[in-house]
Amino acid sequence: MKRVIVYTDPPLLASATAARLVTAITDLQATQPRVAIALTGGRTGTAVLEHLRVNTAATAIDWSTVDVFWGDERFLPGKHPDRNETQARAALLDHITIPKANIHAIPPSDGPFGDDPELAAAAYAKELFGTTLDILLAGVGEEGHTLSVFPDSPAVHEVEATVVAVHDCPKPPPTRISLTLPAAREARQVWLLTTGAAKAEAVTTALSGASEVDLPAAGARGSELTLWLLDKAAAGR
Ligand SMILES: O=C1O[C@H](COP(=O)(O)O)[C@@H](O)[C@H](O)[C@H]1O
Repeated sequence: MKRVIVYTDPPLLASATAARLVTAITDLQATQPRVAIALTGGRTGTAVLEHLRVNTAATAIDWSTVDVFWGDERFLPGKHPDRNETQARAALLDHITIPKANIHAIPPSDGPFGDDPELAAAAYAKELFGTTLDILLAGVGEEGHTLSVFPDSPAVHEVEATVVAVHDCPKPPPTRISLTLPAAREARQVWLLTTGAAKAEAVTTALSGASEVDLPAAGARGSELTLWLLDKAAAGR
């Protein structure tokens, strides 16, 4: 099932998505022992986490049974301010009571696998192995990328690996680690979040049946639900 939900502006989208996450996670916790979510970076994804931090209903989430993954990461040293992990920690994860072992960060370029993104990607594939993501949050770029899968790049043609190293990205930094689209489609729910008029062309093209090679966001679907969460400007076309 695919649904498109349009909010007036980015702050409303961020607060409503945080509230939606609270409901989704607590509903899942009522029926299953653990919940696995994957975070996204970028302005919209980080704003959602900031809203989750201050949402009083979020105190109902039992973080001890939530596993936190990422859909993609900028391959930079640990604690680098541009890492999606660093931003998610500052926005939310450093402010909640969650066991360290529940946070499954994508290895940094100065981590145990060194400055080798292929090794880091293989390690993350192992980390993810056996987990079905309940909710995968993903952003959308102006040129239609989602996760760190860019149009007509090697990553968009990947059909076997669940996680790949991505080189020469048009958006900095040039080296990233990303889930592939087939891996994204294993998630139960995929929530695509984006705001702003600059994203409107990509959104309308993705929703009009574009090929995922040309517009990777068109290929990010959940096995149960795909939610496009937009502001008016991103939905403007
Ligand atoms: O670089 C990235 O950007 C996208 C979208 O970011 P936004 O600022 O346009 O919302 C994000 O989804 C991705 O995780 C991140 O690595």
